[in-house]
Amino acid sequence: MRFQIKRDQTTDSNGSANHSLDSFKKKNLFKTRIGRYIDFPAHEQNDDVIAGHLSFSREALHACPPATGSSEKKSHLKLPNMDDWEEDQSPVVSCSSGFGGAGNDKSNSEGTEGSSWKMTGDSFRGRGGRGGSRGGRGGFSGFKSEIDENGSDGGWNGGESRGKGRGGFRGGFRSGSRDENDENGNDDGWKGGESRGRGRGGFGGGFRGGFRDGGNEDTGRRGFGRENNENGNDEGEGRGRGRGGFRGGFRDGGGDESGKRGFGRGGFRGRNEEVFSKVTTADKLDQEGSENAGPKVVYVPPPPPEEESSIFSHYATGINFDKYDDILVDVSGSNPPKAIMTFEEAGLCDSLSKNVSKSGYVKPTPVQKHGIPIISAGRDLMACAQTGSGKTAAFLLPILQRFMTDGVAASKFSEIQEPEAIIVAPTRELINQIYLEARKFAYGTCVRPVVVYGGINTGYTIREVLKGCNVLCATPGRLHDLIGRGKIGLSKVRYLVLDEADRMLDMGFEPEMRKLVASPGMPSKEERQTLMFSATYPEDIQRMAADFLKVDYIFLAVGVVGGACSDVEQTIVQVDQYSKRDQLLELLRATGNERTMVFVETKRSADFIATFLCQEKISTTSIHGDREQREREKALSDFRLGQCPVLVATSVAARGLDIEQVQHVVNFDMPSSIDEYVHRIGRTGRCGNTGRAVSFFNPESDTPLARSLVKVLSGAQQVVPKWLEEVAFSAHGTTGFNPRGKVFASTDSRKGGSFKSDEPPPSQTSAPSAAAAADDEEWE
Ligand SMILES: Nc1ncnc2c1ncn2[C@@H]1O[C@H](COP(=O)(O)OP(=O)(O)OP(=O)(O)O)[C@@H](O)[C@H]1O
Repeated sequence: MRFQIKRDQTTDSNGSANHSLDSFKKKNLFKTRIGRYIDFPAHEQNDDVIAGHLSFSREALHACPPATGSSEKKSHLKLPNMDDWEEDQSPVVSCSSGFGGAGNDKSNSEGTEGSSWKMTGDSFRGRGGRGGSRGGRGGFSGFKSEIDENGSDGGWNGGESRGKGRGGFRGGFRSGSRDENDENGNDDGWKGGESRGRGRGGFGGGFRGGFRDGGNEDTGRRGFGRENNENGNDEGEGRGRGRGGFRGGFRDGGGDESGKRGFGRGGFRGRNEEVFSKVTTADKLDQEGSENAGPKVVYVPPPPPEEESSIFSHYATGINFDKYDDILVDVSGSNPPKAIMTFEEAGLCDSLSKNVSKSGYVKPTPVQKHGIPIISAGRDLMACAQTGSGKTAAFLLPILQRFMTDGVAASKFSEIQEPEAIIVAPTRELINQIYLEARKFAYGTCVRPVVVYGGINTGYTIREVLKGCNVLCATPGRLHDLIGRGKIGLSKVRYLVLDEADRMLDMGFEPEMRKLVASPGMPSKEERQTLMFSATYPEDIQRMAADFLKVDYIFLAVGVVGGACSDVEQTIVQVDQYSKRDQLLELLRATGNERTMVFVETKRSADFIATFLCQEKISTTSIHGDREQREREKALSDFRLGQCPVLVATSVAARGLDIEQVQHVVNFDMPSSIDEYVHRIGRTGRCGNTGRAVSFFNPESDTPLARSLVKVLSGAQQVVPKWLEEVAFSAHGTTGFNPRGKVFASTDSRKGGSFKSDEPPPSQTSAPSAAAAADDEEWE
């Protein structure tokens, strides 16, 4: 089965989705990698949305290799109303709309009957070139595929093109792959080719890549390895000569049962997406950091708001805000400073006080009451407080106050910036949110916060940093990149903040955090203040966190560490895998226009569910790691503004995001860890407001979570269904339950921890973890 794209028509006259076979050819229909057709409602018909739903980039939408038969066979997800349709066997796919440029395609596209796809569009216009695109020669070359459906020895030999000229996508694409071991054991694939291009502006150079898929359906073993890359991106000024371009390689044949895989950026990912690779640190840096790591990232985010009303816009605290005062607080560590009861006691300067009240803050939350004086006293802090209870202000306000008291260098241009505070968080959207909070509280002061994260244009990012930077909000990959480029110096760092600290110190990010504190110039832990915040803290992570903190750090726990927010009404529904979609539909129909986040475990599921809901006329958008940053931000903004009241998300949106009026969270798939569950449902019921969370529990796959779930439910005074107790009870001793498994403490781990979670250790939850790993590359 080949991947096929049909998009030679725009919307039909009434603009509505029409599922009849007759209209088939008149519609924008897209065949997914699992071989089903998806159509999109009129309002969804644009490249960004469609590409996002289909799990690959806009570029990939137009330049996508064939789908493998294997993934088609594996799929159990079926799109609605599609089964009646004939599979379209038409071999040639055309794209009459091209891809933005005005040049002529003079490439030597070739189509082989029965097995090829070709693009007859105009040339690909690169962005950033001076004077725009001028009909360059070359354009996007076609492909010739020799793959056949029986998986016999073949290959995919791309056409070759060379181009000269200005702007546009020059050079060519010649590609092929080698699939060493397909489902049938045949050897076929597509092999890398080469391209050459020259030109100024735009995307100069070409792509040289190879794809190697040696996966094995049964074991799920595979891997992607970046083979190489060469210079060629003219990032930054949007002008330059590209030679060579991108040379990458995909290797899907990792043969590592433990799930270790690498991932090369761009292109087609191969099959078995659910058990997709975990990104290595080096790969992540390559992806995020290197200018040479693939097609240039041109996205520049919209500027942050300038009007006061937007900067300080906020939502009201809820009816349960005052109940925060009843939550038990545990402060441990020597000589903890006394808590404050009001913001006045925080001793904030005029500007900060004004900004606090313009933000609608009347009285501090418990984590602020305790956290602010601890930080102001110069102590290191590990703080744990429930989701949505104001942890961000708890660290921002005392840091900014210290800067106002002691003075910081006013922002001025310099080729190297030396921030006094560095805040790191695991996702791009979260770090951006923290930056906006910092900017809000620093409003009218000389303190300049800056944000840096992956997925946006590096040249733009660097220019923003060089204008001046006192507080640097960063995701780890981009932070290391800027340090490596010599744009960020660490010697003046006084504060290092890890938000979502348990996530920043778990396997995925720990090496990056260790590298950061060991970076040249970074003050030792004795010389800086290190602050950690989260709603969850597994005890092993707490112990490791101590490496980053002074010996006498203070541990602050508001409520039960790892406990769910009690303002969220939690319902667990027993389901089987195949009834989930109907149940979701029923639920969303009942909730009307309530803003709802639907969490799924894989990016592919996110695409499917979002598409499914769109087809059911529920205005839905999605966010996950395969969407381009521009698309991710657009999705979030559409959701925030209520234009799309339903957001389907992977774990990328589970932590930290503070979105007004999210009344409802649905766990369409249960997460693989209880901490993840706590963060997900914490997207609702924030700041004293109430919310609801409905979770679909499939005993076949979710049993390992049952005991922890029971504990979290009862800890938050929720009804525990009888059947769940039974599942949890029977899980004991039968599913490899291990009482010495992963632990979370109700208190400071230095006291030895006081209650243990019954969540099995990671090795025993390997099945769901594999799926979770599929989304790992979307962190940062
Ligand atoms: N003292 C306060 N008074 C009123 N609103 C507040 C106060 N403190 C924080 N808020 C608001 O509460 C909301 C949640 O705060 P924040 O995002 O800092 O929570 P959090 O504890 O970091 O949550 P998460 O664990 O999900 O990251 C934000 O909209 C914030 O502006």
